[in-house]
Parts: sequence; C-alpha cells; structure tokens
Amino acid sequence: MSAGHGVPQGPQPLPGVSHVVAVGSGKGGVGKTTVAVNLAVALGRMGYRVGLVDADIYGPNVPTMLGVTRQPNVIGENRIEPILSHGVKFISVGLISPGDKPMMMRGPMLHQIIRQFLMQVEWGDLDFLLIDLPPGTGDVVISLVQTVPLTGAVVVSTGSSVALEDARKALEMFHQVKVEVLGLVENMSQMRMPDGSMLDVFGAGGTERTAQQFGLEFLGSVDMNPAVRKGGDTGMPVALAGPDSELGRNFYDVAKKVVDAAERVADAEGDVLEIS
Ligand SMILES: Nc1ncnc2c1ncn2[C@@H]1O[C@H](COP(=O)(O)OP(=O)(O)OP(=O)(O)O)[C@@H](O)[C@H]1O
Repeated sequence: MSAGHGVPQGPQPLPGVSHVVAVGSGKGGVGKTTVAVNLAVALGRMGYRVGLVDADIYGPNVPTMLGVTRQPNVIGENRIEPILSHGVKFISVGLISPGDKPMMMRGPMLHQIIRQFLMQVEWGDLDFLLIDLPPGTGDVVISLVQTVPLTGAVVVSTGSSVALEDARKALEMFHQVKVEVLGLVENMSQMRMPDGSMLDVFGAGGTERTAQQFGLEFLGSVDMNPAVRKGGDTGMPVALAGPDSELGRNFYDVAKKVVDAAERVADAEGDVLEIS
C-alpha cells in the first residue's frame, strides 16, 4: 500500500492488538499521564485487555503512577516482558533511563525506542494499547505513525485558554499525520470544595467548546481532586475504586466513550480492510 520512495515498509499492525490509541496534550502538566493511566486501569476493570506504552520522554511517570518501577525482564534474545500492574501491561522510557538522569536522545534513537516498545515487547493479545505521548508535538508521534497504524488519539487539556491554545496545535499535528482524533478530555475541570460548592479552577467547559469548534467529540471531564494526585503519587490510580465510586466514575465515563469511538473508527476502516 505504501508508495515506496525508498521506504522499505509502511506501518504494520501489531499482531493480536486491536486498537492502538495515543493519548496526547499540547501543554505539559495538564494531566495527560494521569488520564492515560486511569483510562488504562478503567478499561482493564471493564474487561478489556489493555497495555500502556509510556513514551513521555520528558516525564515518564507511568511506573510511579502504576506503582512498579523495576526493570522489565528480557526473554530470550531480545523480547521484553511488559510489567503487569493493576491489570495493565506497561513499558516505560522511565524504566530504561538510569536514576534521575534526564532522557537525552536524538531522533534516530528515539525512533528505535518507540519501535522497540511496540514490536519487541511481548504484548500478547490486547484490545487496547494506549500510548502516553510527550506533551507538545513532535518526533515521537512521527515515529509512532511510521511504525503502527493508530486507531486514533485522545487529546487531554484543561479548560484554560493557554492549555487549549496548545491543544489546538496537537489537534493540527494529528491531522497532519492523518491520525483520527477520537475526542477531547477536560482534566482538572472543577473542584468540589469541603462545603459542597464547585470551584472552577481552569475555566471549566473550555475543552468542550473547543471540541465543538473542531467538530470533534467531547469525551468528558475529570474533576480536580487531591485524591487523584495522591493516587498517582502512590501508585494506586483512583480508577481502582471502580465505576461507581465518586473518584473513579469520571474515568470510566471517558473510557466508555473511548471504546465507542475506537470501535466506530475501526468499523469505518473495516469497510476497506476486512478480509472475509
Ligand atoms: N484530576 C486531577 N486532580 C488532581 N490532580 C491531578 C489531576 N490530574 C492530574 N493531577 C496531578 O497533576 C500533576 C500533573 O499530572 P500529569 O503528570 O498526569 O500531567 P501530564 O500532562 O502527563 O504532564 P507531562 O506530560 O508534562 O509530564 C500530577 O501531580 C498529577 O497527580
């Protein structure tokens, strides 16, 4: 299918993996990793087989948030066994960077790592493989789309104008690399105060308006809650509390919409790709 031009191979589907979904943001610190981790845990609790690649070279926090920071085992010559935590198989750039040193990589090495994480890790059969991207736009996404076909991307933002300004750039980037945006999530939307009132910290509603402007789906909002931060810091994501919990509910609502959107995209593509 590829046009050639000296490129040996286009992106190849990962055997046994139904959906690869990238989680991105324009701005850093909006809670992209928190959303990716809780989404993964929620999908797992909903009965889906789920993997998570932490490709956030600037802040590989997935191991901390999932509570396991040990190195992965190598099987045989060059296969890597993903780490299993809370029902999620994961691998992280944080596990290969020694100590507290920053990850300094040039493009080709980064590309190799992304390929390795996708192709040399024993993912087994997965319904969803989520990819936690670094914030912003750039190399990792290009490596990713050159390696595997993506079902789509989820973009996380707060409702603030500056975060949304950057989220729009992320939307534009996904458009340029022909990755369908499954929808937008607003994180740290509102915060419930001890007296029961809601405090609007970052401009709640901004992400939904942005989604509408772009004709994209709004996948839901996640409240700001110190327990969410604590769950991340202690390796016990709040989604573990289940879909009926005050804390976890938001993430399950988002997860259901992601499943629906991914299946819709795959069905649309299946019209072309299905082999009977
Ligand atoms: N809904 C929330 N309520 C409270 N704290 C949150 C929430 N979402 C994220 N946080 C906290 O905000 C901080 C930043 O979150 P996180 O690391 O997930 O952001 P990020 O967008 O992935 O950052 P980066 O990609 O720049 O590393 C973390 O301390 C996290 O625990």
